Amino acid sequence: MKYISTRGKAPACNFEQVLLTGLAPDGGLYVPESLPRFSESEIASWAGLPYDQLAFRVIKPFIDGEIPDDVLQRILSESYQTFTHKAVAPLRQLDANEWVLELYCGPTLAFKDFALQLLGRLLDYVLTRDNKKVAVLGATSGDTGSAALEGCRHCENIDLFILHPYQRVSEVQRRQMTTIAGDNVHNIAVRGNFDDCQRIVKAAFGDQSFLPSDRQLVAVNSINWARIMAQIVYYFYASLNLGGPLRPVSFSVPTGNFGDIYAGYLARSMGLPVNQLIIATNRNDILHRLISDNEYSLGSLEHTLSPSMDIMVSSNFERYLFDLFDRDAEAVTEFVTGLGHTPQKLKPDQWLRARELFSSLGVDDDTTCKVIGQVYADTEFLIDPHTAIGVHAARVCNKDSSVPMVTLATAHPVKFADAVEKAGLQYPDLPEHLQDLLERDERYDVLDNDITAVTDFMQSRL
Ligand SMILES: N[C@@H](CCOP(=O)(O)O)C(=O)O
Repeated sequence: MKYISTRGKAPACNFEQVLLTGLAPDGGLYVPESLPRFSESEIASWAGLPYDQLAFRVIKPFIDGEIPDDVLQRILSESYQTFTHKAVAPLRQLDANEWVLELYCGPTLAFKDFALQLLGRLLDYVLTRDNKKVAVLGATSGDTGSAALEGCRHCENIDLFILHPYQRVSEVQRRQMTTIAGDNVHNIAVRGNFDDCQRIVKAAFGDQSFLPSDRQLVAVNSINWARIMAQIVYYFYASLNLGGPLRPVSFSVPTGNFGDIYAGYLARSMGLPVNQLIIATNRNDILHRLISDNEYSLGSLEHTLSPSMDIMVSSNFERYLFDLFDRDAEAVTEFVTGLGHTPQKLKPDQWLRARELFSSLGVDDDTTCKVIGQVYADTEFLIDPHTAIGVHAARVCNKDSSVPMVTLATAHPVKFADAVEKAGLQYPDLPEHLQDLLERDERYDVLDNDITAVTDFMQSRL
């Protein structure tokens, strides 16, 4: 399996090479040169498999023998043993034909654990085998940070640098990162927003001259292909548990960096019958504006009750555009780099194709809280604000009520006290392993929103 850049000017790579990087050297994102495609009967034969064994079947073609099968199976089994629910990704029914897929049973209570428990172990395996050290760099709007630290901190060959927007993540999210001790763990609060953090990360990948000569940067964000690969699996899992592949399923996906819904798009392209894919956003609704009005323009990034989705520039949208533009790397480059200067528009036929595939909705904070309250009143099930946005979008955008609709429940409500309290509900207890989180010592540095401030800091710590 070869991986190519969406910008078309970087050499093709194999799996281990894309695992050990982030952006391609031309600034693009890596995608498989061609996708594996599974037949209906092959998918049907996976019904009833435990999560890790299903993951092995879905992921194997992307790794293409570069990691021996027995090692991959062991790594997958260890990755999902850390989850507290035996089903790993349990489905919960909200209404007739309406479900949520609980993706927050991992150690940091968010869907990011699905990929980062695996990514940390894959990196550990490859780096230990090759006796190589790397610097992991990531940007977080709240959930990726702790999941990356949790997934990678035991790896002796990794130094971890995580940027979060200063005072723009929830208290629980911040503490989940800043209370992790370890000489190789470095939390940086950037005086800016998530887009600033992500811009700094991408700039650092573009010029790594600040690193010691024996180091390279590795991404833990979904710009790293391995993140996306791992997230494809739970679409198959949910569908199989609802009677797929003979029965198509629709998904509503709370969307920030577009990695999660892009994984759903890939699952569909690999043969999974997916009826609708719904992009559910908060007030930072650039993707919803594109789908509904063909207007792709930056607005000001607002702080909302769903901070993990406070993102304007959704990195992975570029991967989808690469397909939408029939793999024309020049057109992709023009479109995504143009966004910084002027609003962009899709050509009419491209817009039509995007709208046929995706529905979308932008949801404000008041509605988010109302939905948290409504779902609790109807089912006694407390959902987090991101999931509430997904549930609302699922209900508004549903085109066929006979098709099961699954909202991805991306995080545990305990991470978002403000939203739960504004919904008028009681804040739940922290789970046992985080019981004393609010008393633990925190450690982080606050830096200016400036690439040199960050790279100087990294240089001094490496
Ligand atoms: N929503 C994320 C932002 C980063 O997205 P990623 O999927 O690219 O890691 C977060 O919570 O940190």
